[in-house]
Amino acid sequence: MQKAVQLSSLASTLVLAEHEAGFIKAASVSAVVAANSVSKDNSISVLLAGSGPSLQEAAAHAASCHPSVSQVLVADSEKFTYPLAEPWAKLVHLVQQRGGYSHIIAPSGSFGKNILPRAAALLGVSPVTDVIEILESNLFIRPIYAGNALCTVRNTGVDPCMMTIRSISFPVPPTSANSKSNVSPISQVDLSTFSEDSVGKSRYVKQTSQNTERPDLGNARVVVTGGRGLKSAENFKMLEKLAEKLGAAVGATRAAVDQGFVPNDLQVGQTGKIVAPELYMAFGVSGAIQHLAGMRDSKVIVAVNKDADAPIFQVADYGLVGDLFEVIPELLEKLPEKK
Ligand SMILES: Cc1cc2nc3c(=O)[nH]c(=O)nc-3n(C[C@H](O)[C@H](O)[C@H](O)COP(=O)(O)OP(=O)(O)OC[C@H]3O[C@@H](n4cnc5c(N)ncnc54)[C@H](O)[C@@H]3O)c2cc1C
Repeated sequence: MQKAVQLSSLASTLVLAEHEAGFIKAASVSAVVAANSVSKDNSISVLLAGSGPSLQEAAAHAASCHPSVSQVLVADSEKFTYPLAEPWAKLVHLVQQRGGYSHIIAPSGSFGKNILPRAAALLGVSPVTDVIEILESNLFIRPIYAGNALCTVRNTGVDPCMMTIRSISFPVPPTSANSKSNVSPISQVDLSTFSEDSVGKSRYVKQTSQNTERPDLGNARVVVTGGRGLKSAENFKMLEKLAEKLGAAVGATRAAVDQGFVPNDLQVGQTGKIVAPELYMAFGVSGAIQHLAGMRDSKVIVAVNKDADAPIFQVADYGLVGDLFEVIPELLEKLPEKK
């Protein structure tokens, strides 16, 4: 029988971590930061899955990414070469059965949103999604109504308490990496009992990622976003030049994505990425509620729109009523080249 969620001192948390090119992703380190606020006395295990040398490099990185990591668990098998939800969910089930964790946390990106609901179904619990604050080990705050209201949720279910967290709400302090003398142990997960049922219902096709030196949209200090007002993929190149000059990431509205101007991993909003940069610049963006849900926490918002009544101006700190096809070229001309 599963035991009920225990309060703070007995917490033990499993963090599901995503990795790429030998490093765990920043959003996964944020999940460790979130795990750290579940309780003062939390034992945190980071679970990585994949295959080959880059997995072992990522494990070494995970072992030193944050001083509160107690151990790193590594599932090394060709079944995990690609992060498909089916084998991952079965892995989480297996690791939970052995470890009896009180909490399981994943970042709220496509990786976590893909795996966590399946794993929760296998474990017979209801996950809490998009947590932005952890008040107690079973009391959380999450946004509802596209970010227009905050809801306090108490988890009264059985262990494990499963949640996705918004990484921008759990920033990683710059000095959080472990010193070399303080790396946590790395153990290999015994996969001898890992069953193959249900594995293979989905199939890996391909992964495309932006071949760019620009910062990642989710963590960038500056974001320049284009909306339907940009009118074409060709015109989006102006925005890319502006992003290069500002060292910014490029974002887009869903309308711009739906029109095929840019790929959908650039979408900001309720059904896209949630960002909170120091500076958010919106060009030809009307400011629909679903878009605001993804960027309203930005520190400074600048909007350029030719319609003075566009709702984006209600959240903008600086607004310019004007034609973006005049404003962007002028900005490009006047801004210095990035050093
Ligand atoms: C369930 C659901 C989820 C959604 N999720 C998202 C989401 O995650 N993200 C998202 O963005 N949207 C989302 N949407 C869509 C959202 O409702 C809006 O349709 C979308 O955000 C509008 O995009 P836009 O501002 O680019 O386009 P529009 O609303 O068409 O606005 C274009 C703007 O450009 C301005 N403009 C045009 N030409 C110029 C010019 N030359 N110079 C300056 N300004 C100009 C216009 O005045 C206008 O304000 C969602 C909708 C639903 C129903």
